[in-house]
Amino acid sequence: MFRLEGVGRRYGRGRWALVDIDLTVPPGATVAVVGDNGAGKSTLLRIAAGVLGPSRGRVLCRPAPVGYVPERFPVTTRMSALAYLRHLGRVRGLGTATATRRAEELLERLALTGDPTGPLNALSKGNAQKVALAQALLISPELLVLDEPWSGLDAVTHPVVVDMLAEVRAAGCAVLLTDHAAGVTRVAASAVHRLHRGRLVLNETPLNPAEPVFRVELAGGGDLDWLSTLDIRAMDQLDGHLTVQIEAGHRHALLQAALEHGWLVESLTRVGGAGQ
Ligand SMILES: Nc1ncnc2c1ncn2[C@@H]1O[C@H](COP(=O)(O)OP(=O)(O)OP(=O)(O)O)[C@@H](O)[C@H]1O
Repeated sequence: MFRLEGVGRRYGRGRWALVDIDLTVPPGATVAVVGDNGAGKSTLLRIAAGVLGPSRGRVLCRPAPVGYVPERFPVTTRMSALAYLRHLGRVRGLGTATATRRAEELLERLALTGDPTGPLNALSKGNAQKVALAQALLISPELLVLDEPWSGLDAVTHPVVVDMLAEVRAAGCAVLLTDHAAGVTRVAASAVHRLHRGRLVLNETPLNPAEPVFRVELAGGGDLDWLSTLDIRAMDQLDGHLTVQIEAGHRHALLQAALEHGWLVESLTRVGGAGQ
């Protein structure tokens, strides 16, 4: 399963942009990362997508193909949106006719309002973002990495992107995305992590305000792939202690799994949702 283990990243001799990141993105799951400006989100996503290497740690079992929507889509080319997508489609192994059809379908679905045959660098920010999304979805990705996918998009396109993400997920694609909390609440993320100054910490913002969220503190058990086994919202692991957030409906399954794997439940606290 795709995961980052002990990943750290430093640019030159500056401070560490990422410190000791452990993150798993199971197939068919959406994992979201939120955080303040400069927290390290884009760095984490670049490493996940494979466009940047880690300074420390390992990236394991990255599925292919990877679809990647970077934070800033390079729109320097004078090639048209259609020609650009057709070109990328061919690079990724599609025939010309299929690449053209796929590009047209995606641009239509994403409601590109600019001229698809005009120069890419003349498109508005939102339309350029639509081309960025289209290039990531030209061929069905096994891993989709999206850096603020809703950035600059008009409101009518938001639900289209949500639907597209649900479709790739249903096909077994692992989705890793970053956005501001409001964006993340649009997708049914199986886990939301907060990055703070390069470190992953727990995010206590309930995704579904109707459902209570519990924080469970556990200690000292055996190996268990918590994120893929259970419907966990967020988790944080430190020195044999594990803190997990889970919606009320899933807490009994979590306690059962904890028991079976020798984990001691230290506390169970309601932290959010339903009237809080
Ligand atoms: N190419 C680079 N060279 C040097 N430092 C960089 C580079 N890219 C990012 N950094 C630094 O790494 C840290 C994390 O940046 P990053 O862009 O990953 O954060 P972010 O959470 O995506 O921020 P934002 O929400 O503003 O996009 C910041 O201190 C940033 O200045």
